[in-house]
Amino acid sequence: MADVDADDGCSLKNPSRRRLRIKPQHEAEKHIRLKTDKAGRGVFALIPFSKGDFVLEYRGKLFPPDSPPVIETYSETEATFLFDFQWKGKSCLDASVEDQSLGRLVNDKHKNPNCKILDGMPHLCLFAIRDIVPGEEVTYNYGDSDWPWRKQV
Ligand SMILES: C[S@@+](CC[C@H](N)C(=O)[O-])C[C@H]1O[C@@H](n2cnc3c(N)ncnc32)[C@H](O)[C@@H]1O
Repeated sequence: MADVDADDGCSLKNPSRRRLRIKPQHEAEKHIRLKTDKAGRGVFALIPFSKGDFVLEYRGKLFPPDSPPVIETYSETEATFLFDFQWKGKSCLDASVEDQSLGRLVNDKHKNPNCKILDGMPHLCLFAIRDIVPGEEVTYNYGDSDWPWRKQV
């Protein structure tokens, strides 16, 4: 159940820190207006990782350059799981199927992510680019596209 503030959206819980809480209804209206989703699920470290460690594989169905996926057959949400990368030219990995793997659930962090995806082979693997402590969200930079959530203040 959502936590609803009775005031105008600002709650002063601690005199030294003012936390702005957006009312759930206002937040819903914002996502409707911007046609965006909340981050949804994410992946959080249970164990520490050191810089350079292998963290996860972004698993899915491989589409080599000569047989790319037909983008029109994907919903908008499914299409966000298509990952173009370099292997024998421009290949694509389709992770749109819910298969219980974690790599497909890692969220984008444009600035200061803690992982990087290395390509150049028919598998996409996330490696830590700095130390990661337990409880920290695992993230990588999705690339330079104009992702809608990056526009949000
Ligand atoms: C590959 S999925 C990542 C897993 C996704 N969070 C989920 O629950 O299925 C990509 C989608 O996650 C969401 N997402 C990823 N990074 C985000 C971020 N930094 N802020 C908000 N949404 C994000 C967007 O909806 C995006 O289309």
